Amino acid sequence: MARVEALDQPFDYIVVGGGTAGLVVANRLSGDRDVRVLVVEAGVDHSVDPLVRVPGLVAGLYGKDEYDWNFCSPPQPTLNNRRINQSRGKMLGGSSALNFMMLVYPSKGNIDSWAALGNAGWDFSSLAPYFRKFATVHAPSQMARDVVGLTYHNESLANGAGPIHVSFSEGYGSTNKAWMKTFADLGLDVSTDPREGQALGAFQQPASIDPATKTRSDAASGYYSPDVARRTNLVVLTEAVVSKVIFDTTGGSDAVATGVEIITKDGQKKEISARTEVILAAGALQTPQILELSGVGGRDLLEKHGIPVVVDNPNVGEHMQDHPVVCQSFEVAEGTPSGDVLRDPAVLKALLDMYQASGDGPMGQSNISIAYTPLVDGSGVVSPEAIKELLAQHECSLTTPAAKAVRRLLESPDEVTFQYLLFPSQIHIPDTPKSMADYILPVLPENYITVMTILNQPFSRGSVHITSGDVAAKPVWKPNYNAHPLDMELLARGVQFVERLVAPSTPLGGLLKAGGKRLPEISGAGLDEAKEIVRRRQISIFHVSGSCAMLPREQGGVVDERLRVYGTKRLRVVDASIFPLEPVGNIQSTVYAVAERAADLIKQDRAEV
Ligand SMILES: Cc1cc2nc3c(=O)[nH]c(=O)nc-3n(C[C@H](O)[C@H](O)[C@H](O)COP(=O)(O)OP(=O)(O)OC[C@H]3O[C@@H](n4cnc5c(N)ncnc54)[C@H](O)[C@@H]3O)c2cc1C
Repeated sequence: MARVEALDQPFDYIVVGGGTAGLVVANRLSGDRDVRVLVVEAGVDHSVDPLVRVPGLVAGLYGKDEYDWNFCSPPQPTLNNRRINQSRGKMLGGSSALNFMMLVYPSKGNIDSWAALGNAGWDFSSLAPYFRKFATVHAPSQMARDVVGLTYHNESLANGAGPIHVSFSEGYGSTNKAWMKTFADLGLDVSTDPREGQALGAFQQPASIDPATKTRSDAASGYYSPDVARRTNLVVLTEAVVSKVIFDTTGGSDAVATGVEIITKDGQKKEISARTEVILAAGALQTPQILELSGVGGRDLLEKHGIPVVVDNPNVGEHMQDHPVVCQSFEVAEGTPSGDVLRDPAVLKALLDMYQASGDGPMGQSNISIAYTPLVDGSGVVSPEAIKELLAQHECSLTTPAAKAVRRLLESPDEVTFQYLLFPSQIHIPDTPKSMADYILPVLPENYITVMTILNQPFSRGSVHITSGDVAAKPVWKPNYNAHPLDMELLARGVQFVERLVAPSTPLGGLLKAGGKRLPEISGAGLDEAKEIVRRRQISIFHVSGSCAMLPREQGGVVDERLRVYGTKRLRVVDASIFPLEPVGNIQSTVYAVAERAADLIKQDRAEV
């Protein structure tokens, strides 16, 4: 890793944050040996650390200061005033180095609405090549096909040769098989590859795991491989925090970004200049923080913290979105596999020994299964008339362009409203979690699986803002879950549908213990009970986005369709902050695709200068 002294030569580009998006951009820009690129990353390089590399050890990363920024929300009024944890990767590779590795693709209508919201060129077909570019997708084995089907897997789409390895597990078991059959029996059966942008039903998504080594494939291992690290025109400085962007405000109406101020591990402050651009990639909670600390944000807030106003744009840090997830755990019958067995140190040791000896076993795999559905409730798919009736009750609050876009998706019979996940162990939800680990470590003696209900496109919007002019003070993330009452209505209907999935007559229900325990203990068959389940059991699935949205400025935008920050020159944002609408499903694929496209936009603009 670079030393501070290596920073005295001028750089063309400074990338702020060596996370998921930041390393993609740094890699692609430094592919041109005449371009000097600096990455400044607050965290450490943990790229050979077993806790990061071994997929099954992920729980060991959460809440530890050297890996995780570990945000926590204020009490959420619609969730019984519980606080919600928001883990964020603090290391090279960012959140891709501590995520759950699910590799899921968004739907066509969802990405097309990005373009419809005023972002020319950001439709599904324009982004499709970038969804291929970042990944090398390995074909599923016959063993995987025998258990979970995968008849829809389209080999012709696996033509990318990208740095991120994407593979299917060899350890799918009876619960994954039952999951597929349960949805198929309810008429929700996938026939086309979800990567084509249209899939309703249960399917088996791959994971960002390298099948050759059975290790996590993240932005650090993929985009900052030893070959890339040897590039002399790429400097990566870790354990240094960017405290602000430096602007020249002496010219015309736009402030020109000329570099950044950093604070090194030993507290040294240093200014580094960028001849061409500064690219903010510090993630959806910290990119807005850096903008505000630099004087780009709402005037009142900046003045309150004594920060000179460079661009008055109160949209910075607003428009924040996240996927709410409701977690219901069900005790399994004897013989049904559950990750809860890992509570036994002897089992954990045996599995680690197996992994070390041969790479086999659950330590090198991700066995979560997924389903996409339209709006469903306890009776199955909700009819178009019933959807209209529900929306009509909230008509007066569906007036913004974003709300109208979400409404269109809800009303479309081909689009996704819910994502369901089959998670292999129990989820515990304390009122004030100390970290993400509190959610996933087994505390109860029985063995469980968890069905997760995720609302793909919430109407509610949250925010993230500084509370101090000091970069060391974490900004405050206010998700405002269910602030829009429709979200609670929708989530509760999604929870009602879970009763269909776990009924004793279904293949999945047949693997649960008859009369066994459930968390929470109440059934979600009735709408009121389902709402109570949301209040007790909704958390975040860690997909914060949209806090520096790519939208027309008068509609809440912070960046334009080339990701340039309004009111500035030579400053862009490239990370999940720019999403105008939350993608369907888990979002790392969209972060990679957006960053790949951003690198092309930056290169085009450079060529035109
Ligand atoms: C626990 C968890 C599980 C998840 N599971 C999945 C999953 O299974 N599948 C999926 O698709 N998605 C998943 N996600 C979401 C996905 O990983 C993230 O949305 C994505 O990685 C975010 O990428 P990013 O580039 O926007 O930010 P990040 O990858 O978080 O990068 C931001 C980087 O900026 C650095 N930084 C911040 N502030 C500063 C500063 N001032 N100076 C210098 N550096 C700074 C950070 O340390 C970090 O390295 C998960 C996320 C989490 C947290």
